[in-house]
Amino acid sequence: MTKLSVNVNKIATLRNSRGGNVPNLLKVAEDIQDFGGQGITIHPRPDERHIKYQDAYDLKPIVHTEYNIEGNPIPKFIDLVLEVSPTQVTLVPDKEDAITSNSGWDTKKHASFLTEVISEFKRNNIRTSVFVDPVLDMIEGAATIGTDRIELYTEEFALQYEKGNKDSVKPYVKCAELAMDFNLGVNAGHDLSLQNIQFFKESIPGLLEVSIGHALISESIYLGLENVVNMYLHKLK
Ligand SMILES: CC(=O)[C@@H](O)[C@H](O)COP(=O)(O)O
Ligand SMILES: NCC(=O)COP(=O)(O)O
Repeated sequence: MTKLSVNVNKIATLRNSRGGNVPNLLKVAEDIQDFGGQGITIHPRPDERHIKYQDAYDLKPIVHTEYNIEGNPIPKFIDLVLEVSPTQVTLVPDKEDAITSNSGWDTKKHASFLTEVISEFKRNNIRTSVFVDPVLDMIEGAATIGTDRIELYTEEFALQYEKGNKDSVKPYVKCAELAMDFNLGVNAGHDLSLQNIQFFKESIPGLLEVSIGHALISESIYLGLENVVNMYLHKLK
């Protein structure tokens, strides 16, 4: 079964735009889980442009499904994750000024750093995932650093799928197959949407989790959050 983890960054973006607490991030996270969402994902960035570090603490008692915290493992992020102790941490090599995540790890070049960070999270019983481009060499590298899972970075697939290029899923299929050969769990995320999710899910073997935020929250403006969550769940069946 592929779990739907809803990234609520953009709820925090809207909340922060007025400086108050509307929409209430905690209530939205509760409701998403009541609607059937199987996880909540946040990506606290160093500039706290949307998710604030305090949100990560506040969400902990609210998230009774799977709690996934994504980010670049700078010391402040590592300390936050160890204190909050989510279900899963997803390591993303984002630069501080990146407008959004735009690349996966070079798991070979950064193998010793990633191995050290991953072992600390695993010692604290936090499942680990590493954000990677759909490149076989990077899956091979991921197999050497002790991570539980990889997260396939799906922006290029989404871009090409929108242009009608369904063959763009092929590198992801090959990477998922290789990851499974290495006993790595397979997650995926970034720019997945109602338009592309069913084809992606049906193409990828062993897909354990998709984390979806920007499109899902945008689609909810027109279709309603409960309806959209259930549309994704239906497409992920
Ligand atoms: C790693 C990933 O793809 C998501 O966490 C994405 O980075 C969302 O971040 P923003 O909501 O800041 O675009
Ligand atoms: N890991 C991907 C994620 O959490 C959400 O990415 P997006 O759907 O906001 O592009």
